[in-house]
Amino acid sequence: MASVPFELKGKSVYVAGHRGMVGSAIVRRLARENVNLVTVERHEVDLCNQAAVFDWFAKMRPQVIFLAAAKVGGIVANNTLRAEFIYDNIAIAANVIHAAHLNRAEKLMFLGSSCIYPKLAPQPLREDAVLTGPLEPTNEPYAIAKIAGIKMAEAYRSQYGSDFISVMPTNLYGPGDNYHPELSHVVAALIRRFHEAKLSGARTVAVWGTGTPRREFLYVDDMADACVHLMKTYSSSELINIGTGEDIAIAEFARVVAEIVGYRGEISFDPSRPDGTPRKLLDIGRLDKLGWRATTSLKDGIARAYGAYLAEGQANGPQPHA
Ligand SMILES: NC(=O)C1=CN([C@@H]2O[C@H](COP(=O)(O)OP(=O)(O)OC[C@H]3O[C@@H](n4cnc5c(N)ncnc54)[C@H](OP(=O)(O)O)[C@@H]3O)[C@@H](O)[C@H]2O)C=CC1
Ligand SMILES: C[C@H]1O[C@H](OP(=O)(O)OP(=O)(O)OC[C@H]2O[C@@H](n3cnc4c(=O)[nH]c(N)nc43)[C@H](O)[C@@H]2O)[C@@H](O)[C@@H](O)C1=O
Repeated sequence: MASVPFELKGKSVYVAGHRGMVGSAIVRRLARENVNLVTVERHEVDLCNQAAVFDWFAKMRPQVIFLAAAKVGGIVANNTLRAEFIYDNIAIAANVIHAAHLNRAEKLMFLGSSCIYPKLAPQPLREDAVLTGPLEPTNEPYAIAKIAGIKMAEAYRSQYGSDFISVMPTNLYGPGDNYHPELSHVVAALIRRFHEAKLSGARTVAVWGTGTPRREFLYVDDMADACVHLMKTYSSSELINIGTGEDIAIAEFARVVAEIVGYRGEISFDPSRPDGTPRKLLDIGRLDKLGWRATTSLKDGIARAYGAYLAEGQANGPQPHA
């Protein structure tokens, strides 16, 4: 049954997706919590494979689960790999949530996304806006899979009393991001494009879309800190948004990235590329009341992300998520 505050210390804690950007940040953050960390590589347990997931859970019986594994990508990945985004994300959510139930896990956190809210929902996006209108078409399959995960967590809580919670992160960035030129999210894409333009001396860099959409960006180590905070303090069927409470137009954001990377050329816009949803700003009132706030400013976060991009060798080597 649900209990708050929830003790993490001494528990076996499974981070699903521990090699990903968010999962690896949660692992870094958990180093301060005295937990018995449990992870498994994807080549050993494919989370889309129900039998493999059920066998592994029966053997390991983790007490606490951060479900940060998913098929993830930016606007073009979501819009083109539509079948993979719906199939993988429904399968991962269904297999892990049900296995957690079968093995009587004490607590599970499901990571959704701000994409679950209707395209034209009032801003800032409140948690109760879910399922009140049509979704943004470019990421509808991903959003539907995430809504399925949310509804599973809710259903297991109401039928079995499982302490399963769902958090809705805004757009995230930081170390471990995917820098694929087509499939990544905007932060990683622009860090890479401006860096390459700086090196090649290119005079113009094209930013996708019109530059008018607005997005809210959260540094991934802040995200991991919020996840651990909520795991310890939150227990409810209600969703909870994780963001900064501030957004920025893509055109202005591009100028911030260019300045930090040191690119001095022109910035143009390519309206043949999709804009996606016009605005995504989360209402963080609930999170605020629970005593958590982001601490990394956008400029500091981008500077750290750029440092990580250089340190990870992303600027020279093969792309891990390509
Ligand atoms: N990035 C963002 O801006 C946002 C992310 N989120 C959510 O946060 C969570 C983490 O995202 P993020 O860290 O950015 O994504 P990443 O792509 O960086 O990481 C995803 C992780 O999931 C693992 N994974 C994917 N499919 C499988 C599978 N079939 N079996 C086993 N493992 C699998 C990957 O394993 P491997 O490394 O082996 O490939 C990887 O470790 C996701 O739920 C995502 O939806 C929500 C909002 C915004
Ligand atoms: C986190 C969230 O991320 C996805 O949604 P999104 O917010 O649209 O994410 P994005 O980062 O890809 O784009 C943000 C904005 O930025 C613009 N933009 C400019 N130039 C580039 C560019 O070069 N690459 C990308 N990707 N976008 C660019 C782009 O046109 C758009 O207006 C979901 O599919 C889903 O995955 C999800 O959960």
